Amino acid sequence: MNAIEVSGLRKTYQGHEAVRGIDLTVTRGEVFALLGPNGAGKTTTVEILEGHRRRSGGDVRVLGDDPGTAGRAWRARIGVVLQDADDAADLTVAEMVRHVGGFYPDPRPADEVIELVGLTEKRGSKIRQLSGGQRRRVDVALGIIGRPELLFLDEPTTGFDPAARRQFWELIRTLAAEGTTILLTTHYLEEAEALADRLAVLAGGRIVAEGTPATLGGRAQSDAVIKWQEDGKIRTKRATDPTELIKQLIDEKADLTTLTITRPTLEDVYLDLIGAGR
Ligand SMILES: Nc1ncnc2c1ncn2[C@@H]1O[C@H](COP(=O)(O)OP(=O)(O)OP(=O)(O)O)[C@@H](O)[C@H]1O
Repeated sequence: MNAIEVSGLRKTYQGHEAVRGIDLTVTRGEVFALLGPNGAGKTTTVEILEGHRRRSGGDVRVLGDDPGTAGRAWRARIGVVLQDADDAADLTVAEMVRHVGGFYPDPRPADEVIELVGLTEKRGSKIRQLSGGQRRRVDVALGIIGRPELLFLDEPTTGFDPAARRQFWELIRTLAAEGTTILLTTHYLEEAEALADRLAVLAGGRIVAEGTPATLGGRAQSDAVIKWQEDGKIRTKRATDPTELIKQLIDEKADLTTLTITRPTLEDVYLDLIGAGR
């Protein structure tokens, strides 16, 4: 069974069509990233899948149920990290994590979750005294405490420093290895590339491309740029398959110590797809 099945999803806000007929399938165990510019409809889509927002049309199945009508037992099987979670509570990190764990039938131990999100040193601190990035880690802790089968992460690493982001990526890989299905939205292309098995780009309420990080938007077929040095000068050539050129360079005994072969980054492909390309 698929974790998420969406067909013809629509959402209209007071006459404004924010989501215009989305079809989407996320298989169990997959890490799926939803990309797109501000206002593309990502949060709207995710909130409908979480059962936090009503849809205007289309069919949605999440873990086999319709999130618009699913009950508490279904809710206990999903984990949610909202974009604008307000957890400026007067509780400490440990109190908050334990408190929320109490809502689930089989929560992870609070200390284990606090360790997983890297907040052990702050476990006794009041949440409202934490930095923005540390609060975001509390949000992630609350999203995973119930051992969700499916985890929704809406821009989870906004405000994280680079080390915290890498640590978060490791956590996502650990959860994925345990079999958790993950749907994440992000504006960080390198995050999508590092984590996602598949991704979709949303623009103006429609999916404009879908694929793996390596193949999205024809990325794998695009020309490679080959650079090397010859007589102290940098030479540049383009080729779909660089094999022949490299063979030739080896035959010519060219100096290949500075050789690089690059293809467009995911960000290049993404910017082209949303019409903001170079
Ligand atoms: N509660 C609301 N009422 C009216 N319009 C809304 C509401 N929520 C979102 N919208 C509109 O719907 C569109 C999609 O918004 P959404 O938040 O889903 O985009 P997003 O892709 O998540 O953007 P971001 O990257 O900025 O988070 C936007 O034009 C937004 O103004």
